Amino acid sequence: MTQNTSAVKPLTLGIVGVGLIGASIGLAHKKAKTFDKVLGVGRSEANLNEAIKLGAIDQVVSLEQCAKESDVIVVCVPVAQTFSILHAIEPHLKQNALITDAGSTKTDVIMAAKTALGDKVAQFIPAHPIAGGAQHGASAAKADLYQGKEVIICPLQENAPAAVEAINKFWLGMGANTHRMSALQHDAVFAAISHLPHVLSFALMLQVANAEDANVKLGHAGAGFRDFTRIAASSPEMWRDISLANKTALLKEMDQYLNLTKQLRDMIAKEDGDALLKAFTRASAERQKWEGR
Ligand SMILES: NC(=O)c1ccc[n+]([C@@H]2O[C@H](COP(=O)([O-])OP(=O)(O)OC[C@H]3O[C@@H](n4cnc5c(N)ncnc54)[C@H](O)[C@@H]3O)[C@@H](O)[C@H]2O)c1
Ligand SMILES: O=C(O)C(=O)C[C@]1(C(=O)O)C=C[C@@H](O)C=C1
Repeated sequence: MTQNTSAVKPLTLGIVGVGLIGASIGLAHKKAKTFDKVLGVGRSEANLNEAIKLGAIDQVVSLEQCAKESDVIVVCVPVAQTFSILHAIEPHLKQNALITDAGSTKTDVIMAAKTALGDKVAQFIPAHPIAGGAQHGASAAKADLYQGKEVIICPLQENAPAAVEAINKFWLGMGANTHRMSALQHDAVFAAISHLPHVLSFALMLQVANAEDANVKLGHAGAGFRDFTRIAASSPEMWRDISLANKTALLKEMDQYLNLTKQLRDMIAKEDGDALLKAFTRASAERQKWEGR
């Protein structure tokens, strides 16, 4: 597969899924004036209108038109939608167009891309920005969302070095720092530090909301509960897709967490203050060390 350098300085950007992540990409590139035109594809008319109003996209188009016109396409939809999007755009892609994505999982996205794109998978350079928030939709978008944040790129064997470099520049152009990783390592790492915390946050919110005295509990909840459950307000569809896509790695992390929670439960049941103090001291020190990095 050859990529000419016209892909390095493209004219038209196509954003598929103009929510928090996609609209923030639109705003960032509009600010940086990287593209002459930014096209948006979505499934909610109200959200697309909001994206236009905010200046994140110039025009709403169909998937087909997006594929026909775009030099770079970025897919920012819940990960289970990836296959149908790529399958629909494949016949219409420009020869030198490059595609990247923002999906929070990578092994499933790459498998979907290989099936949907066939030989054209060389044009797909998988990525994941480690930036976001619990709000969703274009109205939550920010031009500086990626400023100083990390973006993981998981290049494929099929990708030409120039194509990977062009997508690297695409993310750097929004102020992000890029880092390369294999998809397998990516999914194992983010199961532990992103996917597990979201599942735990949803679970705690459910536990308190399900209580008979939920109103009393929620009425008195302070900063600890607020911090722990901030991410429980995240998009349910997005997190359903992530949890199922990264099932193996996530289940492993959940089992380890359940085991650790059981150990702490036993210490409390046995009133083993020394063991509790040792565990909490280690966790507290590690948290402070991490914050100071
Ligand atoms: N929110 C975060 O913190 C975060 C961070 C990094 C990566 N991601 C990933 O980015 C992607 C988008 O997340 P988001 O936070 O922007 O979600 P979002 O809900 O704000 O936006 C997703 C948008 O995609 C649209 N969409 C869904 N299916 C579609 C389809 N088939 N065709 C066209 N549009 C479609 C929705 O209408 C919505 O506007 C997800 O894959 C998510 O895993 C999210
Ligand atoms: O800021 C938040 O609320 C986030 O949850 C962002 C966050 C995370 O850190 O887990 C969520 C999902 C992503 O794929 C990447 C980033």
